[in-house]
Amino acid sequence: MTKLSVNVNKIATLRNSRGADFPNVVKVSTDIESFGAEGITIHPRPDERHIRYKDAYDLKKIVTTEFNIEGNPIPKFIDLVLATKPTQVTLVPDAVDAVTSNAGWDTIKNQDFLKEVIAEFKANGIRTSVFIDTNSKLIEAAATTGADRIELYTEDFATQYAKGNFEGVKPYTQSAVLATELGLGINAGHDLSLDNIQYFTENIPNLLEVSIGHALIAESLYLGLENVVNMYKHKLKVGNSKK
Ligand SMILES: CC(=O)[C@@H](O)[C@H](O)COP(=O)(O)O
Ligand SMILES: NCC(=O)COP(=O)(O)O
Repeated sequence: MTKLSVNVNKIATLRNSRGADFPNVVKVSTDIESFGAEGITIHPRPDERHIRYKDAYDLKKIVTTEFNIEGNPIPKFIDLVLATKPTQVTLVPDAVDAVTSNAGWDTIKNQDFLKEVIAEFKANGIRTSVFIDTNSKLIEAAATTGADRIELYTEDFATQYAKGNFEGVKPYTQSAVLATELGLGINAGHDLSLDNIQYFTENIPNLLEVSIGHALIAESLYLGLENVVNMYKHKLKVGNSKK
């Protein structure tokens, strides 16, 4: 069964927008786990614009499911991961100024570097995953880095699916078949949503985990809005009736 790991970056974005501690990332993560999620994902970025490095330490203390930290393995990220020892580290080659992750690794060019950092994480008992595009040569090279898993970068699938091009899943199916042959576990993420997740899952063999943040939080707002607007209306009515 594919595990759902909820990315809580957007909870931190909302928190940071007011400078206080609401919503509280730890409390929300605990609740997300109690609602049934099988993992919590964070992607601290060097400018700490959403998740702060301190959040990683706070979450490590309370996450009881799988804790997945994603990011570019620059020295301070490596130190953070080694200090917090999450269940899994997902290596993502994102530029410091990237708005969001926008490419997978060139596992051929970065083979030696990846081998080195992956060996260090594995020696510390941390499962490793490499964020990657659907390119067979790059997936073959991911296998020789020593990584336990790959995370398929699903933005292109999501874009094609939204346009009604359901064939867009094919390279992902082929990549999953190849990764399985190579002994790699398969994760996936980026722009997965309530619209596309079922179709993606149906078409990807051996899909171990999806990490979902942006759409899941946006969908939660939409699906909760009616309820919350009515709760405010009710409070206003009761407050006025007590004057
Ligand atoms: C690795 C990946 O796919 C990203 O989606 C990411 O983890 C989300 O990062 P942001 O929340 O900073 O866009
Ligand atoms: N690894 C992908 C992730 O954690 C969340 O990506 P998104 O759902 O915010 O696009």
